[in-house]
Amino acid sequence: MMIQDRVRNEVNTVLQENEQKFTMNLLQDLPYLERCIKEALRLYPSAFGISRIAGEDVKLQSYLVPAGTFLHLNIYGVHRDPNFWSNPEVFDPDRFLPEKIRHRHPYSYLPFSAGPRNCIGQRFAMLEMKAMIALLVHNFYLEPIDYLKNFRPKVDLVLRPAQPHRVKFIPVCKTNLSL
Ligand code: HEM
Repeated sequence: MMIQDRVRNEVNTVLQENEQKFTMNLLQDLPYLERCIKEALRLYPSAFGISRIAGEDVKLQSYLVPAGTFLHLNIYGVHRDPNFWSNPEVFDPDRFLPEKIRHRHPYSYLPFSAGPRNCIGQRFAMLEMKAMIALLVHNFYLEPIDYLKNFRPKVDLVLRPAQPHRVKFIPVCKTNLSL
């Protein structure tokens, strides 16, 4: 089954079982959609890099990073590093199955950064993305107009498409089977 159909099935099942309405709890419980969003944030992390200044001397393997050094952390690069991700260019939501993430390096996936200054909005952001995508996928079939092979990311304050990336929204015809 196509990834999009699987998301739609998951969303439709939850809606059917809950009088066609989402609540915060129900949105939190959409595991396949969640894996898709996580995989999208792996390949296209909006915060593609972060910066720090070393507060003290740090030894990194054979390197000494002196206090005061500006450090730019390439999150985009880490998310596509074949040392951490097999076939890194392939979109595979099942990389985020619990049994797959168990043995992963804790800092190999950093869409919301890590440590004491990580994103305080990450749970809210996940909820917002789920709320929007769940209802879009419930009501529309999404078809590409522009294809991913031609997609070029642009480095701005956040990662953006260099050109508009167009998608066709085809309304889902809903037949009311109880009629
Ligand atoms: C997909 C959406 C989002 C992504 C990818 C994202 C990513 C990040 C990242 C990577 C950082 C760390 C920056 C750094 O270490 O230099 C950060 C920090 C932060 N984010 Fe988000 N964020 C998102 C949504 C949100 C939302 C919705 C809010 C607020 C409701 C938010 C509030 C913050 C705040 C306040 C910080 C600074 C935390 C600190 O410095 O202690 N973010 N975010």
